[in-house]
Amino acid sequence: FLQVASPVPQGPNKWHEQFPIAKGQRQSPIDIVTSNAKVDKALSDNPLKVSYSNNCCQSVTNTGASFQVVVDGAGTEISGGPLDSTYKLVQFHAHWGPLGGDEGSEHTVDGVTYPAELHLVHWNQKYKDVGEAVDKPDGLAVIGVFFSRGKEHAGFKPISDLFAKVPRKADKVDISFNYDPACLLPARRDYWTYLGSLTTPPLFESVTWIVMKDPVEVSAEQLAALRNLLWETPSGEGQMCNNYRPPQPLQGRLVRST
Ligand SMILES: C[C@H](CNC(=O)c1ccc(S(N)(=O)=O)cc1)Cn1ccc2ccccc21
Ligand SMILES: [Zn+2]
Repeated sequence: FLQVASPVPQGPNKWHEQFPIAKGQRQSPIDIVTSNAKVDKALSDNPLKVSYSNNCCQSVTNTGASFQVVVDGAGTEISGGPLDSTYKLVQFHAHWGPLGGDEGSEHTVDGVTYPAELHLVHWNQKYKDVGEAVDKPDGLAVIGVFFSRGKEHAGFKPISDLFAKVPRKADKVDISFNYDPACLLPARRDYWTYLGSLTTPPLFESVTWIVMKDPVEVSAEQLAALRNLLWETPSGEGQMCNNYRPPQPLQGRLVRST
């Protein structure tokens, strides 16, 4: 009869107690100070190659911290740019703020936040699987795409329409239609890149970040659809929001730019 509630996840400022790497030398996200970013010709000499297929998405899950579109590795590869080998897409998810607010992105640009940020997570093919890659310094590459509030994003609609079907943690719905995640990338492929970490525990310092410079527009309704996802709050079940980590110390890292 003794009700033992599952511990409500602690906020970012407490993560260091269980994950000391939270105060590490290459933590993410960061504030991107555009005047300090260094244009690196090598990035354009060997352009980032994104070759996704349009039948790679398997399902959408409510992870209790975000939505997550799980992808089978068939044919969804990126290479070039800052990457020394081929990486395969394994999942994509997002982070966002309060209803109608302008904060919610994890990376910021000269202190400016966006209402949401999409993360396309890839693992280095030199490792045997994502479990082996996840904590290696060159194990992961995550493409970050800022969402701004504006007109509806036709490409995001098939995904944002599914959120109402996965309201609770571990809810999952299969994706029966063909879907090409490349539609979520901005037309202009310019980006900033730096060495960082996972932005949620275990905060492994294993990510080569590729943050697209241009945001993509999504509608207020599509941003609102993110709140069809529910999660545990101190006062019980509530709308999932503010699932973003604030910017972390740069620790002298160089941010390169195309
Ligand atoms: C980390 C892994 C779960 N986390 C992620 O995969 C992940 C991916 C991207 C981001 S973000 N927001 O930076 O794009 C954050 C988290 C589980 N996992 C897999 C193997 C493994 C081994 C030990 C502990 C956990 C382990
Ligand atoms: Zn993320």
